[in-house]
This record gives sequence, structure tokens and C-alpha cells, in this order.
Amino acid sequence: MSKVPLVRKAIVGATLAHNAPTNNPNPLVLDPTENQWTPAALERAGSTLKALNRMAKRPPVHILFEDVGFTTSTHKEERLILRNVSGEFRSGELTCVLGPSGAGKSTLLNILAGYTTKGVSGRITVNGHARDMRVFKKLSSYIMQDDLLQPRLSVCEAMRIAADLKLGKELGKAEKELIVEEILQTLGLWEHRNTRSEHLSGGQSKRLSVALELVNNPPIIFLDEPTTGLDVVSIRQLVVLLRLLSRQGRTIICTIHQPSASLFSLFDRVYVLSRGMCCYQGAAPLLVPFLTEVGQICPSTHNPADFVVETVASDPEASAEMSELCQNGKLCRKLDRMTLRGGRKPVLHSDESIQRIFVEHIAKEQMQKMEFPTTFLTQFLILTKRMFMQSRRNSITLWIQLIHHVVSAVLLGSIFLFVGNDAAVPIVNFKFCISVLVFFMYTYIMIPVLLFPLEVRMLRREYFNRWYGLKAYYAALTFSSLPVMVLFGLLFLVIVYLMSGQILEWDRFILFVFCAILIAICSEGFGLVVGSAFNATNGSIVGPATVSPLLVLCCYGMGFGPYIETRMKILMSLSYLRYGLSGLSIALYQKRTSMECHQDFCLYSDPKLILRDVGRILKVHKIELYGLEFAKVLHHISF
Ligand SMILES: Nc1ncnc2c1ncn2[C@@H]1O[C@H](COP(=O)(O)OP(=O)(O)OP(=O)(O)O)[C@@H](O)[C@H]1O
Repeated sequence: MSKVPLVRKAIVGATLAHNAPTNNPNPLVLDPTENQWTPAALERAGSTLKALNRMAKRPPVHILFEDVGFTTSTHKEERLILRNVSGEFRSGELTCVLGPSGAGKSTLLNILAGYTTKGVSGRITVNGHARDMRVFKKLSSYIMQDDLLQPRLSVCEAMRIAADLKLGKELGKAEKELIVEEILQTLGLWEHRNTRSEHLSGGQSKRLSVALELVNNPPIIFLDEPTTGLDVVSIRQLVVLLRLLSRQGRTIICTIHQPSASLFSLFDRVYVLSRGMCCYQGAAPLLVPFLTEVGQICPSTHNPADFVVETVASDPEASAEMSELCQNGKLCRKLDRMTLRGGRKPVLHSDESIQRIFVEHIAKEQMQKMEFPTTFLTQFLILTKRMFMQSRRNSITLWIQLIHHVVSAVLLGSIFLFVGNDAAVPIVNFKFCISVLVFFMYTYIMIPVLLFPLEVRMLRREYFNRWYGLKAYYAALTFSSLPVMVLFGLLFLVIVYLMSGQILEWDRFILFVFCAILIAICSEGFGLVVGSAFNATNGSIVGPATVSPLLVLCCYGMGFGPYIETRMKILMSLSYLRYGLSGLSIALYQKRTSMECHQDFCLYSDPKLILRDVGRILKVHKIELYGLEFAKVLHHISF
């Protein structure tokens, strides 16, 4: 019998037993007729995630913030986005941050999660200690509104990679498998485990985002607008799931646009923001009595969430009064006893026990001294494997690249047909070198300029949630692009080298290929810099616009090489392309016999003269060394 069915049986036995009478295979999908969070549903869901909680133990987290302000400044004005708001989010509770559009909900979440740090004032404490971002980032997960999933990976593959990166050596392979399966079962994704992420529905994608972040069992999870774009059923499933996660001792904070009345009742705590001020903080059932205190009577037929948002948005006076009454978040309306309708009680810890567990956890973290759960080498290997898998499955892109290389090679070869050994047209052969340079430059700059901005959005989530370091990511990215670059580049170069009739000597050809690949690697590094700083639209303007002057500088001096002015030489030394062009022309002309002359007189029969006159002066070995060093430096900078 295979291991997986055994594991599955062990984990979900109880769940399936519960589901049998209702014939409901997914513990979180409530019956269509079941419009409430019933004891049965809670019991079904509560029987899951046991392995995760047992194996990846984490301390509960209370987060307290006092007088948090956020100001943005432009050259024209300073804008106060958050006005000294206070509040507290506790473990075992599901909190909803409500407010009209532009109230500052995402800003508050960004600040609490540590995503925004500049321009922030106030105090944030975690379990009574000042927030230490190094520890806090390992304990928290932030699921952003526009989170993208890694394409071309199945649900199971994505989860396994997340487990390898986030759990490291903390757990063995079998335990990770168990956790992955348990989470997928709980989130109702097990039956879609072999579906690629790009084929998942909106609700399933959101659940996968949550599943990926759950792998290391973070005790605090922030979600920005997790329900955007989902239908009513998916929204309900997701909120029910979040409630289950909070019931197991986690602190879950999410912003939600207009929850329905039944959905609103699933939240333990509500935090209302308006114009950067806190207008209410406390238990969801106490919101309506609070509104009554400020003269805003919510009709019994009205959804309290809609009512409060409408009130604070349309009535600034009421909003100010509410803010004053709750002291901008300092006062929290609490239920005497946290009661759940028919469900299990949340795991609530005493403040003293939380303090003790947390201090122990910090001591353990400080002993480990590791910023990420895995070493650089492990991150590099896992990421390289993931990138190889993705590029292998992206067959259309590979075909396009292959056709691009072959067609361009045949075109270039036809233009420069058999010019390689003809002393009558030496400058034409030099132009051949420039054409090869331009091909590698544009091809390998434009790929990252167009594709990397999308990748950056995925990278942002994974890096922020401490999956891996940037060095490991860029090393894996460069390494994983090498095979395609070398293979297709070689194909291109074989075609153009033969068609243009260059001298057939192995060492010459190898040096020519080596220089061309170095140009490609440097150009890719340049493209990554542009792609990480600009979106695809701006990048496709900035990329070529930046590289064009470098191209001009690299070709300067053609025909009057020995007379290039010193200031121009200095400027030219800034262009990595110049070193590339020197390398290519040296590969073709250095130490070779005189070129064939089919006319009475050929000025450039001696290849040394060509090198001199096109500005590739004869200090050949020095140029080569500088070129390689500069290429290395440029590539490092791009890291
Ligand atoms: N970095 C920034 N620079 C300038 N203005 C900002 C910045 N960040 C946020 N704002 C402004 O702060 C206000 C609050 O933005 P925020 O995204 O937090 O609102 P929100 O409540 O999440 O709105 P929505 O529900 O529409 O997403 C908005 O007016 C926004 O324009």
C-alpha cells in the first residue's frame, strides 16, 4: 500500500467520519442549507491541522499598537494618513478591519505587518515586548491583496516547495508531507492537488495563498482584502476557514469590504477606521449598542457592517464622536465571556503563559541566529529546481526563443555571407561582430525587462514572508537561465559563424562564444535591474533608452582608433558593450594569418591593422582582462 493513502487515512479519518452522514467531502464546505457556523461544522474542522500544530509549535502572539501615525510627504504637501490610532489584536481571535475606501485599512495592516516602516510613528509591542522585526517576521505571514501564485506548479508541488523553504530542517520529509496533506485537506484543496495554480478558480487560489503561508504554522496572519473577487460561497468558506485557524490560537487580522450580516457575525473583533481614525474597537456583537450610544440607531433589518461604514463615511461628526468615545482605539469593548454560537471555545492563553512561551521562543531564535529558515545553499538549490521546473513547462516560450535564435541567425548569416576571411571587406566583418553584440544585448535585456515586473510581485510576498534571501533568489535566477542561454546562444553562434565564413579554429570559436555569452549574462543583469525598478511599460522604454548610449560609446572610434580622445576613452570605458565588442573582434582577428585578398591591393590584409583602426588597440590581453573584470562587476552590481 502506498504511503500517501495511509497518511491520508490517519489524518482525515475523523473528518470523513463526520462528513459521511452529510455526504460532504470537504470539512469546510458547509451544506447549502446550512447558513450558520454550526457546532457540527466547527467540530469537523477542528479535527484537522493537528499534525501542523503538534510538529511546528509556535508561541501565541498578541499585538498591541499605541498612537500609531503615518505621514506621507511629497514636495508639495505632507499628508496624515493614520492619526495616532491605537488598538490590540489578540491570539485566538478573528479580527476584521472595516472602513470606507481610503480610510487607511491597508496602511494600518502594512504597518502592523512591518511592510511599511518609513514615516511611521507610535509604539508597536508583541506580547509586551517592543516588536523585533527579525523575530516578528518569522512569526507572521502577510497575504496581500494582489498576491500572485507561482505559475506552472501544481498545488502539491507549490506546497512542498513552501514546506522545504519554510520548515527547513525543522522537520523530516515524511512530516512535511503529512503537514502539506493536512493543510490541503483542511482547506478543501486536496482533490485539486494535481491542478496547476493558473487553472485554479479565484476562491481556490486565495485558499492556496493561505495554505502556502500556513505551512510553517505562523501564529499571526494578516490578510488584505482576501475576499476581493470571490463569490458569496467562496467568501463564506474563506472566512469560516480563517475563524477555524483563529480558534486554534492564531491571531488573524483581515480587511474586508462590506461583509454580509451573517459573515459579520463570524468575526470576534471589529476595528473600524475612518479618515485615519479609529471609530470602534471591540467585540462584533457590541458594535450596534456602541452606535446607539452616539445616536446612530442601526435598524434591526440592517447589516451592522454596512451601517457603520455608511455612517462614518457620510457623517464626519458622528465619526469624530465615535473616535472620541473609543479614545481612538485605546478603549476596547469586550464581551464579558467570549462566547461562540454552538462552537468550541477559542484557544485563549493567559498573558503570563504567553509571555513565558514567547520569551523562550525569542531565546531559541537568538541561539539559531539565522535570518531565514534554511541556508543560502538550500534556498539556492530549491529555487533553482523550482525555476527549472517552471521554464521546462513553459514550452511555448522556449519554442519562441528557439525560433527567434534560429531565424535571426539565418538572417544575420545571409547578410554577412562569407565575409569572415575577405580582406576587401574587413569593416563589414567588424559590423558582423557589432550585429552579434546587438543581438545578444537586446534579446537578453528585453526578456527580464518584460517578464521580471510580474515575477517581482511574487518575489515580494515570498521574500517579505521570509521564505528565502534575495541573494539566493538572484543566484538561482541567473543560474537557471544559463542552460537555455548557452544552448540557444550556441546554436545561434554556430549558424552565424559558419555562414559568415570565419576561420574554423576551435580556440577562436570558443573565445567568440565565451564573449557572446558574457554579453548575454551582463545584459540579463542589466535587464533585471530595469525590470525590478520599473513596470513592463516603463521598463520597455527605459531599458533600450539606457542601453543605446552604451551602444554608441562601444562603436565610437571606428576607422580612427588610434586617435580617440582621452575623455572619450574614459566615457567608452563605462560601456560594458565595448568590452564585449573588443572580445568578439579579438576572437576573430587576434593572431591570425593574413586575410585572403582577391583584389590588386587590400589595405586590411593584416588583421592587426583592422584591430588598430577600429579602436580595439593591440594591448589585447589587458583589454580582455578589463572586459572580464568589468563584466563580473556589472553582474555583481545587478545582484
Ligand atoms: N505611500 C502613500 N503615498 C501617498 N498616499 C498614500 C500612501 N499610502 C496610502 N496613501 C493614501 O492613504 C489613504 C488610505 O489608503 P489605504 O490604501 O490604506 O486605504 P484603504 O482603507 O485600504 O482603502 P481601500 O478599501 O479602497 O483599499 C488613501 O487616500 C491613499 O491614497
